[in-house]
Amino acid sequence: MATTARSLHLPTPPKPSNPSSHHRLPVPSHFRPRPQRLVRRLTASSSDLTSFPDPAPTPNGVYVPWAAAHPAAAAAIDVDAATEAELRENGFRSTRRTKLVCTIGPATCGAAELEALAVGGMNVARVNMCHGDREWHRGVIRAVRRLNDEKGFAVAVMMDTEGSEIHMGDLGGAPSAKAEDGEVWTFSVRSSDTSLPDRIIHVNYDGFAEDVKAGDELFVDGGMARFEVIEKLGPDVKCRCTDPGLLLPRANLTIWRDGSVVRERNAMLPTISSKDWIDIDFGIAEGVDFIAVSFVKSAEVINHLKSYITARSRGSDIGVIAKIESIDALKNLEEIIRASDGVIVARGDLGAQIPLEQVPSIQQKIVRMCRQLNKPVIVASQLLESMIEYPTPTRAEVADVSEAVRQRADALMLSGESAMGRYPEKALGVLRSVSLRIEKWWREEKRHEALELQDVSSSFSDKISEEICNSAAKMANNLGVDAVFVYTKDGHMASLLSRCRPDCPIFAFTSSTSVRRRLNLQWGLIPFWLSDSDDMESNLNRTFSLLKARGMVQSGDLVIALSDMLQSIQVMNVP
Ligand SMILES: Nc1ncnc2c1ncn2[C@@H]1O[C@H](COP(=O)(O)OP(=O)(O)O)[C@@H](O)[C@H]1O
Ligand SMILES: C=C(OP(=O)(O)O)C(=O)O
Ligand SMILES: [K+]
Ligand SMILES: [Mg+2]
Repeated sequence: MATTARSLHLPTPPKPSNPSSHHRLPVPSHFRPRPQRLVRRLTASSSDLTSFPDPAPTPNGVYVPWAAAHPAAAAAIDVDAATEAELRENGFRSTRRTKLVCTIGPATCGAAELEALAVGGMNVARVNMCHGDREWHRGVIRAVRRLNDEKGFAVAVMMDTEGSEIHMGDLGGAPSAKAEDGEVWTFSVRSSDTSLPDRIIHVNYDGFAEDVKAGDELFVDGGMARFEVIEKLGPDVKCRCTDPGLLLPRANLTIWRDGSVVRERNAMLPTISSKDWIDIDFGIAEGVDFIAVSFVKSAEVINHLKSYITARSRGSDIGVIAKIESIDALKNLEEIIRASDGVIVARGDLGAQIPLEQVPSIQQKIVRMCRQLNKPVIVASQLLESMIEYPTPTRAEVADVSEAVRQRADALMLSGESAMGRYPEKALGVLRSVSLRIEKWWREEKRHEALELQDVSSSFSDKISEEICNSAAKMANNLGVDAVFVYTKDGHMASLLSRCRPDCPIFAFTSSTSVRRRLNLQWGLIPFWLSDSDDMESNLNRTFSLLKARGMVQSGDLVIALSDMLQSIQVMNVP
């Protein structure tokens, strides 16, 4: 999305950033090497844990991830290094429940910048196939994978398709172009040469010149700049600028006539273009965790893509996320959400198709419907738009982020703020601290929302899991337990628990690394990888020992434990 110039704000001079300072976790204030504790010898795999005391800070004061210091014990259980630091520092109650998605772009594609985002709490890295070439995307995806493997993170990767939207060309390489009031610009469907003369913009959609009429309005980026169509000359459409603004490369275009969007022909374009299919093949080959489909219009395309992935990816599971960003998607909202594995409220393009004042209520409706249907939901676009240029957010942006957290969306997303802004880490820091504060406020006020959860399961066995999760979440709140532990093969029971939005964090244990990464998108879940075992008793004993050894739980902590193998609920104190 384009960035607006802010005239009110006096920019604070940016502090010189010290790139080496944010690659390391700060040493928690209470961090002391603890005396070795005796761990009950419960199972063979936990028997050596007493020999793994907490690591001491190194002489230069940096925190060494536990897993790096103790590779042998780390082989039995694994949790994201950033979450582990948070748990050790603040305890269960104050872990962040709202997940954070960062769009990666030129400002954040380097290994050091990616690591700084992971340390700062990025749960999902998004690459937008509208921008950058395949080599660039491959480099980012592999860098995230390397970060996970080498530094103990579990950042999931989301690939976002370009979709068949109408957009401008890339301005012949210029970073932006300024359109002034009254200027005449030409929007042309002639095949673009790399360097176009001034005030000529290439349009990617061949039907464009046919579709527009003199008198139509042309919105760039949902109205960041506006033009009126004055004349058509074959492939060229002459337009006068009526609202000046900054044009960014590949900015989205919408045609308006008599107060509404002209979309009849655009609506005929396939949701997944041939370029998108090639990108999807690439995403499957690179093993991305999620594919987000732009400009979804119906459930059919989601179902089609899911069958395609199943046929192509041989077992590895990729979540299909529907982006709600058009009038057509709103018409078929429920069937789209039901078909998908998650949803993005893509307010950027949505706000270009419907009046802006309708976006907040639609956001709330989508967030609620996703919760009812047990699908993770991401609120996206312009959350901290001004931070593309400034190191602090506006009050209004903080209020917008707070509202999404208060609605209990699963995740918040940064776009330009992290892709090409000047302050990606600061923007992530704002999402993190606002989420924590609002979540705490919510719990203190004890505002257990009246939202009655409807039945979501189709089979009787699923129904049992659902009832168990609903009861466990209620018990967790009433008993004030420290955490719910859920042992889950496919993640389903963990997501049913997340749907209840309990007061305490949910520790989700799975032996699948891909399930673990996907659970990273869901509210309140702390996904752990735990080596496979079907025996609940041994799972519990192993987990307690391993987590105690890492200082993540303590004797006496009250825990509710669930398992999707046994469909059981147990309440217990950590021994
Ligand atoms: N891979 C990339 N390469 C270059 N620029 C990018 C990339 N990804 C994102 N950006 C920049 O960040 C901005 C915001 O990203 P995003 O919201 O994902 O895209 P868009 O603005 O096209 O909807 C883009 O307009 C673009 O300027
Ligand atoms: C998230 C969105 O999609 P994109 O950034 O790909 O346009 C949006 O339109 O809000
Ligand atoms: K996109
Ligand atoms: Mg969009």
